[in-house]
Amino acid sequence: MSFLHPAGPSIELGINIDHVATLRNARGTRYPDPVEAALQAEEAGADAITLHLREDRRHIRDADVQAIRPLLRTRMNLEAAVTSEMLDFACTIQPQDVCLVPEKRNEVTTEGGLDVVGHFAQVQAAIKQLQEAGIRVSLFIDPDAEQIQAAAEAGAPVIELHTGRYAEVTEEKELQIELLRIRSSVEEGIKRGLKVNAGHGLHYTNVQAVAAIPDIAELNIGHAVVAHAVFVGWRNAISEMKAIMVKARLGQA
Ligand SMILES: CC(=O)[C@@H](O)[C@H](O)COP(=O)(O)O
Ligand SMILES: NCC(=O)COP(=O)(O)O
Repeated sequence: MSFLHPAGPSIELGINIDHVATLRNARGTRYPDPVEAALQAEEAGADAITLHLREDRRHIRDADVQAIRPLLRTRMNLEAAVTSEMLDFACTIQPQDVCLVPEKRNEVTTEGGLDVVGHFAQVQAAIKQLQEAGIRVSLFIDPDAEQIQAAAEAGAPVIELHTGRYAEVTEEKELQIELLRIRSSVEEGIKRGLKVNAGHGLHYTNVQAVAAIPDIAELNIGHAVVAHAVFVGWRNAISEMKAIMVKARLGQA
């Protein structure tokens, strides 16, 4: 049985705090504190806190996840690779959402979506393990019809479309092609009864067109917000992003 999940006029913002931890780790200090960042983000209008516990622990660490989980008043969206270590950790932490992502040790950032088609049985088993622990599972995938179909068949109730390619292209024609890919992927996801989120590489001048797509439920944004906070402050950077998204969704961008 499938349920339709049209997001309607509202759109949520998941603030990714990974790069608050990147800054902390650069000097081995205790500041800036990801816990404080998460709590202030909620106060500034974030609807969820997203954090990616990478296998190499380059930014977020286990202790950050453990400290943040009981303090959140919104929800935690924990991004994790499909490994037994990460799945077991997630089951212990019990975030509201786990977003399964692909990981390459030497990548600068997440380069593409999870290949659900190619690793169907492994992803399906991961979804089952997390769901049995009461966790909602999202799959971070490319805006691609085959991957969306596989995500639905594997039992994921949520997908997050990787917007990295859209964020990277510079030519207007290519940009429109990428936007079209995202729009038709949103339709495909909704048709299959999925909640459709999106994220990666979104910033203050490219988020509008994505936020305007009516059925996207949530955008997860991190790097650009942390960067903007250097100039305007953390809370302002978050409320500014949220206001841009809401305006775009209401057709006022
Ligand atoms: C999966 C994803 O898109 C985000 O977690 C993003 O990757 C931020 O973390 P990195 O910059 O470490 O990739
Ligand atoms: N899943 C995407 C995310 O959490 C944020 O990515 P970015 O804005 O840091 O590129």
